[in-house]
Amino acid sequence: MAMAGAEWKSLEECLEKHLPLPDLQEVKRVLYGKELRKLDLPREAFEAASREDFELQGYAFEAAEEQLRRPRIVRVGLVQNRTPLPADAPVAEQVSALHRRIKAIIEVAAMCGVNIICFQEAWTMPFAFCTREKLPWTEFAESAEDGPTTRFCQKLAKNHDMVVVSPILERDSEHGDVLWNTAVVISNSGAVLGKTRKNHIPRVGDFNESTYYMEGNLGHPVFQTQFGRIAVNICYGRHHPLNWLMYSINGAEIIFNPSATIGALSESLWPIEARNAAIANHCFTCAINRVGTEHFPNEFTSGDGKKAHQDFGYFYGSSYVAAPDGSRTPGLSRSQDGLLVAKLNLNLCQQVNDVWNFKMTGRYEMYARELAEAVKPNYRPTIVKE
Ligand SMILES: NC(=O)NCCC(=O)O
Repeated sequence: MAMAGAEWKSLEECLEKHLPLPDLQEVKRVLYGKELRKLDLPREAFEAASREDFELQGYAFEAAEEQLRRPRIVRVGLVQNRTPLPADAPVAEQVSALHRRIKAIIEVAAMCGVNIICFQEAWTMPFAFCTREKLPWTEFAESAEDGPTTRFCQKLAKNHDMVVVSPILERDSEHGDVLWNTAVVISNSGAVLGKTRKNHIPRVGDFNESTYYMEGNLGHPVFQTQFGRIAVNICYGRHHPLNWLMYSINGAEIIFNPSATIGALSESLWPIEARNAAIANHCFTCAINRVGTEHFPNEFTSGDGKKAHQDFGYFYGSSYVAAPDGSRTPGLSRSQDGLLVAKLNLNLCQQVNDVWNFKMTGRYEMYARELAEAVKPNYRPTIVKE
């Protein structure tokens, strides 16, 4: 089936162009849930975004007023971007160009009052894991604790009083130089709060990531920040409902999902999965995808008998935020770098929990018991036969 590239800007633009207003309102109600207010972001922020050639959108999720709790307001920023230099440019130049790009975007995020910002998966590099080649791609790996990218993000975090979630390719020199797909969480004080690793590694299509790193070994940590409790479910983890669940069980109020995924594989799943996780877990979710087509110097095959090629396919952007009540922002564009700012009231998590009670009705003990049996080698599925 044909798949649109950059020329098809977004589902939202298409609906707005073609639907008469009354139909558009109903379609939006069904597809996006409760209508969100557009955020009144500063004019200078829009000017800077336009000068730097990226899209800026802002939305507010409201919650009911409560008598005993004050609103718990936090602004999150989601960043999606192309790789500015070609994949065959020198490694250090590619990393510097990405640092410069993110610095320009985070400055606009600061103007918009963003408290927590998250970048896309493996943001300091092209998503080269399709190639199965080691060099030069493993050279992009850095220490999560004190690598150049973490030091760069620490400065940004401190300067802008912003929590920074920085997904990188990690080299852990304390443990045999092993590589991981990691997100570093940097506090707004500038200190490294901790790190979390991708728990589920894809073995689908050209996503040959298992050539480079193993499934994460850090479980489901949740980070207490000044602005709320956050977790990071990296890319392919979004297909695993139990992965979302465990972050939620550990108390996450916002779960970021930095991703790298292509239209031919996942575009129809994209609007559903993170949004469903927000609903099922009474939390906010933030789905982020990179943009564009990245060309690699050498051809590789997909093991499907088709011709060798030099790119992964089209990364379709479309980053969005979903709320526990099922409402969601429109997506950023499929074709342009962008910053999505969302103002959240974290009180909404408990309010929706009290209405729908998924935590109360969850039957976790029964699942835990049954799963503990199901993973045993001698397990026989419970099938009742005549
Ligand atoms: N980066 C990554 O895990 N991609 C896998 C494909 C997908 O999850 O859509």
